[in-house]
Amino acid sequence: MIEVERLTKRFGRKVAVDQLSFQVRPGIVTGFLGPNGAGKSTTMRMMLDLDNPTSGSVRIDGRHYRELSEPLKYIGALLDAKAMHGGRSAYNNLLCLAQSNRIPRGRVDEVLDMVGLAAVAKKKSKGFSLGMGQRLGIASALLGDPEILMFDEPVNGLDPEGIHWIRNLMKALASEGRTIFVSSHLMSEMALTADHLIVIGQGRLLADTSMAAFIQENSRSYTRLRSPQWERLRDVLHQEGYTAVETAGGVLEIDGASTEELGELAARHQLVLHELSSQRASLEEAFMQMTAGSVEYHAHSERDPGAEPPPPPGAGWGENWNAPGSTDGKGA
Ligand SMILES: Nc1ncnc2c1ncn2[C@@H]1O[C@H](COP(=O)(O)OP(=O)(O)OP(=O)(O)O)[C@@H](O)[C@H]1O
Repeated sequence: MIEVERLTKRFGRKVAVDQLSFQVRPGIVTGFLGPNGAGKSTTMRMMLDLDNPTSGSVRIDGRHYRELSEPLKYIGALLDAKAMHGGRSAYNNLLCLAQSNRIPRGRVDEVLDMVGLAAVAKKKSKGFSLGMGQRLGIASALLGDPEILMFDEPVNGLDPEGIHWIRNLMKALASEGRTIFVSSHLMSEMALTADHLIVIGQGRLLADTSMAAFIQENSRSYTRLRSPQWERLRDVLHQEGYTAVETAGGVLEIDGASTEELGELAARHQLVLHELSSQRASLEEAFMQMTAGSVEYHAHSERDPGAEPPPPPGAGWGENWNAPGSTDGKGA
């Protein structure tokens, strides 16, 4: 368990992390999300005692990092894959870490094998590709067989097989009861990996919730119906009290109704359906919606230099976008 309490970090006048409080629980993968510059790396660095907080605290299983006598046995981290000594071999990089934490030499071979670097163990790490460096960083995090693991952008530079491997590794480590805390900008990957999310923007906590609840609360979900008899279907829906939004190609969108009830309704009226599907926003869409007001760095299209600033959080679909019977026709 990691407990972050009112953690604050100022760099001069810049408040990078602002009164942040949350807990990272064991047995699940907790994703750490935020736009560029939100304060994720700074928070992770303070969790590992690599930066001093301006105020607030971080507890690792009830203790401050400095109180852990052999920290790698409690918490392993991949923060900066390039932090390894480039002139040393992968094996020697890990051996130095192992020796300073009284970890048996045999564990070095074990973790090199786990991350798939056994064949290049004796090669200098400065010749490693981005993906190999990332694997070496992961090996160093696993070295002490810790109960808590933190990964900052772990899939950076990994090929699809590597991404699949790290996803399964994190899930397997969580299922063993370990605490897994991971940041990533790759939303599709995060959606497949994390059970719980901590979302920050401009150093402040925006959400601390399950993946399912986050998507549900920050996006619109509706049922999509496509029918060659769509005009009749629309009238039937209206008669039965549903609000159907018409979109191109005879597609109807209905908020607040299940696929089961709409399918049965169509059957009762002997209407042909070519599509009956539940539409739910992706994590990426929900994330963009939630963080719209706290993105610091915006790209501006050259063709549209006077683009409107982003809407504040929650303003993207209008106030009542998720109210039952909404006639808002925008897709999620
Ligand atoms: N050593 C430093 N000195 C001054 N400002 C810093 C320093 N480190 C970070 N910052 C600032 O603090 C803010 C948070 O940075 P941080 O790297 O923690 O964000 P992040 O969420 O990890 O971003 P990214 O997703 O781009 O990696 C940024 O505005 C950054 O410029």
